[in-house]
Amino acid sequence: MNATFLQTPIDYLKGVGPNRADLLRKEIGIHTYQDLLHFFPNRYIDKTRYYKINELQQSNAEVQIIGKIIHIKTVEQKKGKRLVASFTDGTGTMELVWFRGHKWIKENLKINEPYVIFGKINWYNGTFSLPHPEMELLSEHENGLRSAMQPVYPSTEKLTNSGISNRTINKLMQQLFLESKNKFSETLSKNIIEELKLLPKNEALFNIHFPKSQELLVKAQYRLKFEEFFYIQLQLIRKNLIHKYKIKGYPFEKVGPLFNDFYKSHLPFELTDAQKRVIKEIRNDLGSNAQMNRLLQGDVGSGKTIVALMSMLIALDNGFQACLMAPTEILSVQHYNSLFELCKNLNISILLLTGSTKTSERKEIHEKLENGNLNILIGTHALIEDKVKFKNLGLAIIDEQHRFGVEQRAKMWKKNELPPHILVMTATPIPRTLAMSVYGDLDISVIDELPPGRKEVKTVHRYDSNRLKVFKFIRDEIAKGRQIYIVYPLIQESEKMDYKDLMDGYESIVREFPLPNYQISIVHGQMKAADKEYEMQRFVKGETQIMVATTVIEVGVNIPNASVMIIESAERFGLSQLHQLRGRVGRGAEQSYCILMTSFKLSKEAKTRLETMVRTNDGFEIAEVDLKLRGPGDIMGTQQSGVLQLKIADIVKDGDVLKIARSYAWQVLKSDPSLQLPQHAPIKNTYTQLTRYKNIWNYIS
Ligand SMILES: Nc1ncnc2c1ncn2[C@@H]1O[C@H](COP(=O)(O)OP(=O)(O)OP(=O)(O)O)[C@@H](O)[C@H]1O
Repeated sequence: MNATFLQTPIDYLKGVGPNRADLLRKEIGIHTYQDLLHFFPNRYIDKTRYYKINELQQSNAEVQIIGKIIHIKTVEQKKGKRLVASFTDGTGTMELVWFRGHKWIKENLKINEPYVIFGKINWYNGTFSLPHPEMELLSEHENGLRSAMQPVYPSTEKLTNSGISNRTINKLMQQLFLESKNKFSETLSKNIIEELKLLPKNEALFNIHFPKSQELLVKAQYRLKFEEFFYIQLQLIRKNLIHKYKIKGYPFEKVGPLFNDFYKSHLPFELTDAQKRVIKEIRNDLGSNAQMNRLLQGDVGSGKTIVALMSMLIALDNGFQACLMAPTEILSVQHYNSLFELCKNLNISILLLTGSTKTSERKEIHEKLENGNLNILIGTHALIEDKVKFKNLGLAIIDEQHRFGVEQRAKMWKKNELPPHILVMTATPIPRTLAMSVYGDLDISVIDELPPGRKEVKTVHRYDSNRLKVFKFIRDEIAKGRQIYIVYPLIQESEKMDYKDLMDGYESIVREFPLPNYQISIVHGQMKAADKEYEMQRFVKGETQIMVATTVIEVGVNIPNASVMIIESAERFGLSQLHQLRGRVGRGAEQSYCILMTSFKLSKEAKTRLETMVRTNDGFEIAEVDLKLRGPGDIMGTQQSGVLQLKIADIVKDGDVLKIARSYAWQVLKSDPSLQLPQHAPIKNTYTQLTRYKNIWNYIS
């Protein structure tokens, strides 16, 4: 089809007047023929069946009936006027009712002419009635382009009264297909269509709007979903390949004495297979000429720290420096301590830089960094300040990336002549399908195995009325020498109610667990950093047994002796947050517990969240449920990506199609990176269009 036809403004289509054109633009975003063509139905109704009035049985059924209007009257009521038509098909009589648009309807309805009516029936006042029916003269109905599966277009239901009914869209679509003669260009190459037995583009577009059968509808949907994913993946993979091709990195050719010595003599435990695999992936990246840009996903406690260290050792072995940046002071201190401990037998220098580093120490760090006497620097975003200059930074590791913006990641790049290799670590599992779409431009490594011997955190759900039993449990655990977290929701630090809940909770805990037998810490977002740190340290050192806190302790805190996590008002937390919080316990050898406290009032979704937490400890399974409950929109990082603009495919339900589309996109680009081969001409053409227009469906059919 030629481009000008599809880009014709919608005003020019027969049947679209200026008013309708305005509505189509404003309400549905249809500006051109192309927009209309790609306005896909969101469901289909089976219209093969015609009902008789004497067969009607229950309210809310969607029915289609052939009959005649025998009489129309206006009924005045307190609430307003109604227009009521008696409609009969010889087996009985029912009422058609309109609450608005009376004048137009009265003038246009034909008495005693056969109509096909469709809609949802009600049982009202001893008879069936059908408010605001869709209706069409039987003669027109028989002539129209129609199919058994009748499409229902999104958002037309609420627009019916303004003149854009589903039937209007259907008619306009018929007109569009008539004018186009259904000659839309093919957008996939022949071999893909043949191998996957896809419908050709023409047939897919026709059947999505006018399905000839259920089978063809499914095929049409599959073809268009495939295509949507295929082109998004093609874009992402291409970006990634161009990056690899263009952005040179320092090749770390050797694995030298530090890495080998550590691996042979100083590993505190045997690596899991997943850790080994991931280290190998990172080694391969570092050894190539391209800059590494890798995302390391690993569930809470899966052992990312040692992977980070071993990657840094490779940088050091090749004469480079490395750094690790974490989002909070607490976390960077923790990383520093564990890395320092792991490296104590290696001859390397490692220091910590945060907001609270003293000026004199800071000066020393700056000097050592610049003259190369410092090998590894750990810290908060103090690391990306311009003052911090490295002699030769070879690898930057960023922990918990969603707390840092893309810009901060980019700042790291500028610390050298060539950008350092970047490893981003996250403990928030992202479902594979989503990761493929959102982080398609990063390579992804996954630690999908926990270290051996790790006990699952036993998780239970308790109502507030069981609080006394929970208190007893806390006392018993403390008597065994364990420590307890009690977490309150504080989603917005400014929410006064939350703050009050936290303080009330704290006071009741203090009453229940009095001095001198019990010591309690409290940490929340409104405290000064130094006070927070002080309270945290008391808990770390075991001076306090209970830590009352808000979600500030959500990520990364590692206190192996803390074995009970109590989450108050658990129904108010999202699933991934609950999982992160639970990840704070179960880090030592003891059996750990997570108690989810709630009131009796629970929404269906909250129940699903709680049940999921009780059922499984697997972060990826939890992430899948979370994606199903919330959709991709709320999950970190998805806002800027193309996944939300999907018109027909569904990232949650169509994961299988996505995988196939991704593998085909790979195959095509591997064999033909710049899409020069003649068989890829339709793909090249479409790809060029879509990169120009930015939106996946704005390319030419
Ligand atoms: N292969 C292993 N065998 C035994 N223990 C391990 C292994 N790998 C890591 N550990 C231990 O497991 C604990 C968790 O590891 P680590 O702190 O690296 O997890 P993480 O992935 O950073 O988790 P989080 O994101 O929750 O901080 C540590 O105490 C670590 O020493």
